[in-house]
Amino acid sequence: MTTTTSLIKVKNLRKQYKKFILGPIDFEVEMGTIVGLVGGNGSGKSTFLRLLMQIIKADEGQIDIFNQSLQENEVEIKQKIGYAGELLEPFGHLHVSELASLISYWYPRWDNERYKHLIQRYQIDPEETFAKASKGTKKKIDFVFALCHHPTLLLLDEPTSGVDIISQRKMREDIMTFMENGEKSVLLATHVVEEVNKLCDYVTVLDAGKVVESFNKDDVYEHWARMWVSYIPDSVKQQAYVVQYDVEPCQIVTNNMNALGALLEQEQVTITHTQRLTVEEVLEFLIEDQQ
Ligand SMILES: Nc1ncnc2c1ncn2[C@@H]1O[C@H](COP(=O)(O)OP(=O)(O)OP(=O)(O)O)[C@@H](O)[C@H]1O
Repeated sequence: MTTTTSLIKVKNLRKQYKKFILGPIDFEVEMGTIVGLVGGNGSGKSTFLRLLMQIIKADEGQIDIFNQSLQENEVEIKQKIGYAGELLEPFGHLHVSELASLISYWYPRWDNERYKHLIQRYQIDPEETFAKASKGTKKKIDFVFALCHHPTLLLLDEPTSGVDIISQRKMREDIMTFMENGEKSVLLATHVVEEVNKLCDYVTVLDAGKVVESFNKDDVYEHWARMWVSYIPDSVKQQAYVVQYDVEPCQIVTNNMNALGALLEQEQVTITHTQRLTVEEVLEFLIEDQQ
């Protein structure tokens, strides 16, 4: 029997709206890792998270979470997921404390002491009506409720959008604390490069509903570079690992520095300078390249 450490395994997932198709997507999140889901506006990040929460149903494909079919074990699986998205909007007329009572029924592992601690930590007024809370406060409430039942997996949809910088730092701290025992995972949809840099182990880039690249963040330094060269032969221009090139001055951006280096040597091209790319630059290339 093979054992797998994937907390999320998605195969051939597809969802079609009138003007948008997500997928087919194959995707995994390993236990003990934080995966950043990055992409331009409308690339499908929230749709993907909603499919994982079964808020919307897929047209095709298989989702396994904790090695179980989501379709067959939805309730059991969702009790171990903390989702910070737009789940609470239908209950907007309730106070935060009323929401807490309601949500505590959904989760056998609800921890009221943790709830009290977290609303204090994020300075949330328990008597505030959810619908009347500011955008940033709603994000903080979503985040707090995602953590109160000791989940194994966090699905966070732009959790810091509109949140003040002190609370953003606290959220990052709480995500790191959440990961401490190594048996949990986080899938984080974000536009914030600092979050990718500080939190994520892996990054998956979505564009127009498709995964265009998945990479280990630590590999960026090793593989991605801009190289200034004496000239650019046609054989180089055609390579898939040449992400971009310019002739004035002659420079090449690559996602496989070793392969490009070997080909340039074979073609007797002189490399005058090499600059490694940052995660931010790589994400800009991947997102801009598709637009
Ligand atoms: N209920 C719906 N009916 C029709 N189209 C929808 C629906 N929900 C989302 N879409 C479309 O699906 C596409 C992806 O939207 P989604 O919200 O998943 O993108 P996103 O990557 O999360 O964007 P952003 O970064 O702006 O939050 C968009 O074109 C959107 O208009």
